[in-house]
Amino acid sequence: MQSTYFDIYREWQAAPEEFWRRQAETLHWFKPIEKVFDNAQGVYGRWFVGGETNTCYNCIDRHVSEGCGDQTALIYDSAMNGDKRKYSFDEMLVEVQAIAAVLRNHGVGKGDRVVIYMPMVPEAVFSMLACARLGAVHSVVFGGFAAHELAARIDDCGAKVVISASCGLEPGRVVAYKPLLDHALDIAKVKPDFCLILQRDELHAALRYEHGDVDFRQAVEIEKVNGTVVDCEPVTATDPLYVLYTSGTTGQPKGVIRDNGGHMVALNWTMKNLYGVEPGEVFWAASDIGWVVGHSYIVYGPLLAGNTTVLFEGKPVGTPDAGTYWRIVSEYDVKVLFTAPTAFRAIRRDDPEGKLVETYDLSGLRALFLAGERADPETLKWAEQVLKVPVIDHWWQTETGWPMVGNPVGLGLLPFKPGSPTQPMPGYLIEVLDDAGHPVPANTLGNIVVKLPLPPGCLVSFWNADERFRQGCLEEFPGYYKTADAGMLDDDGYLFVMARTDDIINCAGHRLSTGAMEEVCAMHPDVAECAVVGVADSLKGQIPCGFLVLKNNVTRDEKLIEKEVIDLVRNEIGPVAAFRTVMVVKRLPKTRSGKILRGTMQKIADGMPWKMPATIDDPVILDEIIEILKSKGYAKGAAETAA
Ligand SMILES: CCC(=O)SCCNC(=O)CCNC(=O)[C@H](O)C(C)(C)COP(=O)(O)OP(=O)(O)OC[C@H]1O[C@@H](n2cnc3c(N)ncnc32)[C@H](O)[C@@H]1OP(=O)(O)O
Repeated sequence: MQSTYFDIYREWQAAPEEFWRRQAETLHWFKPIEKVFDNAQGVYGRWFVGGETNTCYNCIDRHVSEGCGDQTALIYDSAMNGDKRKYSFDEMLVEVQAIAAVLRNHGVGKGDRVVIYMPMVPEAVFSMLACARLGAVHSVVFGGFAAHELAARIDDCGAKVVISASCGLEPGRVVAYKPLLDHALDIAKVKPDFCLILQRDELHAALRYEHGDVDFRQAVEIEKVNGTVVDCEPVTATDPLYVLYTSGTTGQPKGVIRDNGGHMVALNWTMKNLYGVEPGEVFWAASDIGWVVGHSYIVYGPLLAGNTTVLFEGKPVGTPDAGTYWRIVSEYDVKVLFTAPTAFRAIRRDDPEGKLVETYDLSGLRALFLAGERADPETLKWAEQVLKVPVIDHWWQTETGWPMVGNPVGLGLLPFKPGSPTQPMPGYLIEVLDDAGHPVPANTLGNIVVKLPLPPGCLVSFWNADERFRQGCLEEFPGYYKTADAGMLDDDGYLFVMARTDDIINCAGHRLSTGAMEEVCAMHPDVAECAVVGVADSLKGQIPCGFLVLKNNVTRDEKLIEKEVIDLVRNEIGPVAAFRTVMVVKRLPKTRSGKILRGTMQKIADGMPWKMPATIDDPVILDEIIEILKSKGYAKGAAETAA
């Protein structure tokens, strides 16, 4: 009889190391593991100590050596320019070795950091794998970030190389990447040795050969013609595979470190057990390689498990219509689709009755997984109605790298509860604690934490910042990892995730720091002080909303200043910040100790019930805020609900 979720979870709980040792045995190791978990190493311990492996080997060479070389590994489909390509594992091996050869020729080796700032093209995936092949550490930067954010990442990881492209393709515009990269390199303190630039047909970039630019295609083609072989470099399980930066509570992003061994073992487990896909089947994560979903479920997870992965360049709507996702699912016989709720809200807005769904054969699709932001029940219900497959919300973070809580298709679906991503996956013991660190009773709101040690595949630390990791994630609740999400567990152990406990907002599935936006707003010469809060948005879930207090002597047009601040955020952080709502106010509401009442402002803006904080310095300021919010279409009903 097949094991159920409860059997597997109990099995893990009874003998966690034995459980993970068995999972590790399904992958290839150059040197066996000496100790499954060593709590004396790293910040909270390390997995698979002494073992030597290579993630690229396990993603490609292993399948080739097992006779699956001609199976399709990657399907590329660009709804932006119509480009469609398929690569088998054999072909992928050629591409990856050629890029690895170019990197190696330029002195890149084990432990060197390579920043990848690329659009959704196969060469981006191959570049990630080429780094893994050499034991180099990649750091992918999302294309929607501007030069300043790119420079911060180049500096923080100490990049030896940047791999980029001439442009990205967004609806209605070609985004020139090269000027952004050049500007980033001009302001970065760290100067990489060279940049490998992929020229795309839509826009050719002017290469700065004197600064070490190398034409990607030309260099790679030479290695392909020469048939250069680059063997996989054995790395220890604990060596870093990648650094992925995520928003922190300040403008300085946190570099999440993922190791080689734990990462591949955990992701490989999820493909069959959680997502329910078998080797050879097509899995599509409609996200971007710049996010953790892209790392885990466009690149590494499916390839490790021998699935065919889909790399899609386009949007859920407008490229050309709300049927694009269904075209991809039917054209490539996608078995499981993973995307963010925002994508479905956009599709539903454009095709409310799901008419376009009916024009495609979606009979192969078995499940839809949603993550990245709260899945509102309305969207979930709609997706279920039109797709007629289970729609599964699941919950995880950039830090964890793979789902903490979900409903495991491969182990037999558990009953659904609306609003809950269901049960913890093996490896995660989830608890809810009050602010003093005591467990709260079932159905009581509190801080969601994970008992240490974190399972394989989770972050091992922040890049060059162990202390920041300890302080930010481990110190507040000793013995636990703090998720910074608030929620509750019900009597059946189902988790309900309600809100963030810090200043991170989730806009269209993108995790953004309002603190970072405030830092940029404050750079404007006319701004004395400011606050940015996330307000509810029917499409993107949340959008940032900025409140600006101008300096006393400023007489310039307020509208002009608002526009300048919007442009500043777009130029400093990038379009991904979706920073479009900003208002000049006379004063900001504060406590007597000077803390800005952001939470109260957010509740008022969203028209939620709110209470006058007992510690407020001047209650009249909230009336001023309500007035201006109302004039902009927010705070509907706010005054009526005031207590
Ligand atoms: C579970 C662990 C995690 O949470 S990992 C994170 C998971 N999140 C995701 O997968 C993200 C899901 N969201 C999306 O894929 C997109 O938001 C979707 C739904 C496709 C909508 O895209 P779009 O219409 O572009 O809206 P947006 O809010 O993402 O974009 C805002 C502005 O940024 C731009 N942008 C976006 N991507 C890029 C890019 N790669 N290069 C350059 N620019 C980019 C967009 O064009 C947009 O610009 P504009 O403001 O319209 O001028």
